Amino acid sequence: MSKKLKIGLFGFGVVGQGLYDIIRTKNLNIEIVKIAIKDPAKTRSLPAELFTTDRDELLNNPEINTIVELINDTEAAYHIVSTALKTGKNVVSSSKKMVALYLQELIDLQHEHGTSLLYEGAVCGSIPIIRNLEEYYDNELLHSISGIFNGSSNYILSKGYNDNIDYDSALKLAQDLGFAETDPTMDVGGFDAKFKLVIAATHAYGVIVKPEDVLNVGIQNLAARDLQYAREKKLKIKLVPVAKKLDEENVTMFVLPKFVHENEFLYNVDYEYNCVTVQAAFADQQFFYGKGAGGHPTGSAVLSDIAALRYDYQYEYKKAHNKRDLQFTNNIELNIYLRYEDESLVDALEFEHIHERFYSGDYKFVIGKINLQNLIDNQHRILNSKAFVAFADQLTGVSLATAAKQSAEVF
Ligand SMILES: NC(=O)C1=CN([C@@H]2O[C@H](COP(=O)(O)OP(=O)(O)OC[C@H]3O[C@@H](n4cnc5c(N)ncnc54)[C@H](OP(=O)(O)O)[C@@H]3O)[C@@H](O)[C@H]2O)C=CC1
Ligand SMILES: N[C@@H](CC=O)C(=O)O
Repeated sequence: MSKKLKIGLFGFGVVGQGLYDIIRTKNLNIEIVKIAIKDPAKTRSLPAELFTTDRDELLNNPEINTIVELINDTEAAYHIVSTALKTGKNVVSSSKKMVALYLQELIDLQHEHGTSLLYEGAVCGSIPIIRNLEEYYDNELLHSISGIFNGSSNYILSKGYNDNIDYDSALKLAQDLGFAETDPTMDVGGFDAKFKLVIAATHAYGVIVKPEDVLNVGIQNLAARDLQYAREKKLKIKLVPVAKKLDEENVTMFVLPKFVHENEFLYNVDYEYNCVTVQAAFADQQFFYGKGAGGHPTGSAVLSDIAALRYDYQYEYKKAHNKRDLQFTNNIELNIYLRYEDESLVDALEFEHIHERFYSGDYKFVIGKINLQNLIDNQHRILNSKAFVAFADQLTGVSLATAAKQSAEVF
């Protein structure tokens, strides 16, 4: 028998309103008791008495047994979620940055207080990946997970490639459609995809990694020359997060633009759609596809978590608990494409092997093998010098390998 959920909802923006639209079409055993928002002056589509700016009206209300946190303020979200978990309320959150930054603390709080925090809507919008990684792939050996985890950057790339819309106009459209973060640097800089990757990797591998330790290179410096080069090679450029198990001890993760071949699933994932490609030992390659941003797609994932709480569902974090000595490493070699202006950047990156170099007027690029740590050490310099970096396995035919040993697996 499912229990009645009495919900305190934080946030009535794109996702909050999307969730509300879906809930009102259903006859579920749930009731929204109160909605906390930030700006009391905004016009709302619901009666004023439903809203408050006082978070304690929800957190201290004994009638409310479930908090749904859908706000755009990371520190406030952490305060709300941790307070709720400590005081016996179960929580659903869509705040990926908050979850990724505070994951270990949030896991500890759930165990200490016997409460549950679910966050399917925080990772790839409508795609049900967290519960699948947690439950379905419980005993499967996962070689890698990758895909497209950010709708806004994919929307910008697709608008540029398919519709010839320039970067700034496409970003404005993504913002108007409610896909982009309040600070869109989170989207185009690869931060948002990284937060989602860190969360997904916890459920895939049991490693809990601090986001600041993971490389994220975004699409801010993508130029017409890079797109033209991709077209000439019959490739697309996508922003791709990767988590890969290298051997029995090491997992690596990074977010980089990537040249994508038409035989890869993600080649045809366009606009705000996301995908997750799972490479598993026995199931082989599997592909999840769906809308990664927007009020209704994300609201549907949030509602699925709310429904799961009616049966007291909890993530068990089984892989984190049975940790098989897996650790996170940036000590890998990978092949990149670097378009640059400043020669000294190429020297600083200390390429281990150069496959190809090209100079013509103001277009200069190098394709070669580099240690991921060198890329991390020069991340700001790359961004500030307007250079563009992309993962170039499709240009070199060489897949990801450890610094120590070559791996033949393609992810
Ligand atoms: N948009 C999307 O497609 C997706 C977003 N997310 C995540 O979901 C969260 C919400 O995103 P989104 O709906 O787009 O954001 P919006 O900017 O559309 O809405 C944010 C909401 O949070 C409220 N709010 C902000 N601070 C507080 C606070 N301290 N207390 C109470 N309410 C507060 C705002 O109040 P007010 O209305 O008064 O301004 C607003 O209603 C973010 O963490 C985002 O990263 C996740 C998946 C997809
Ligand atoms: N800004 C995010 C929203 C969903 O998580 C995105 O564009 O994917």
